[in-house]
Amino acid sequence: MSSINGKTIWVTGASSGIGKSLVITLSSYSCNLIISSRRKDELMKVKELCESPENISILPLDLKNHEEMENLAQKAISFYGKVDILVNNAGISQRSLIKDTKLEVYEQLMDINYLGTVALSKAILPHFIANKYGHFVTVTSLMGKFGSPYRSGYCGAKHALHGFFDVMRMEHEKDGVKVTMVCPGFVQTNVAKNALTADGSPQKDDDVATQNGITPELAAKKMISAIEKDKFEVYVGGKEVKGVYLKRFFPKLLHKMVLKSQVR
Ligand SMILES: NC(=O)c1ccc[n+]([C@@H]2O[C@H](COP(=O)([O-])OP(=O)(O)OC[C@H]3O[C@@H](n4cnc5c(N)ncnc54)[C@H](O)[C@@H]3O)[C@@H](O)[C@H]2O)c1
Repeated sequence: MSSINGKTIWVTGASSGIGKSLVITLSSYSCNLIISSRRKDELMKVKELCESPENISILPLDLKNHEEMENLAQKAISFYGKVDILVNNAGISQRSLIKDTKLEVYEQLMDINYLGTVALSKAILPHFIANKYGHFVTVTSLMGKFGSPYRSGYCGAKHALHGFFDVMRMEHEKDGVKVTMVCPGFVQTNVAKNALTADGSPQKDDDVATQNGITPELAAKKMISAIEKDKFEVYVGGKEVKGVYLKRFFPKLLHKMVLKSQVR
């Protein structure tokens, strides 16, 4: 029997891509789901696609609004009396060179990807501690493990999440709190289209590498398997995941390979 059964799982970024596939896949388990992102109408469409819509509650949130996270956490708990797993999946990417990128774009990437995730996680933490159980599942990226041009602010924010959640795991393991970091490579979603460019406007076009990535359905399955196994960290993608090991053992080789690959 899966450890997912009986759990209440709160998924952010549930309106599209990886989050949407995760919610649809999880809805075939015997669990309650709370689904969040900015647009309620998009979340309602996702709910309609799910196997057990009666077990799904919608809770719109914008990760930019850090001060709202405590109220939102209380609302999330009120739906089913508890939250067992928070999947911090919502995020936004970047496609612009450092020399061209406005500081405001870095602020936005940190506000959403890092501080928004930290604010939401801190808001649910007292509940996890009180319940002596809670699982943070945070979606970063392979860009949280090594860098690639055009993604300086995104890499910074995703690397920062690894630092924060390493400490979360150490400080709260004694309280029954678990942490799983999910690092996708290329997954076929709108992430490149939504990525911020030098002036903060979305790129709108897709990247070839993203188009050729794994499906969000496969990414969702691998995430669920990692959650069930209480993994500390999982790499989800194609051959690009080898970059993590190259970074550790042959950093100069990885540097040359990333530059040669000219991935945008
Ligand atoms: N697709 C990839 O190739 C890839 C690779 C590495 C990491 N990731 C990560 O996976 C996660 C999901 O991205 P995706 O690929 O499904 O892209 P996506 O653009 O399809 O989905 C992103 C989700 O985050 C939500 N979101 C964005 N800004 C938000 C905000 N301010 N407040 C609340 N929600 C917000 C969006 O509404 C959407 O639901 C992100 O954290 C992303 O960085 C994706």
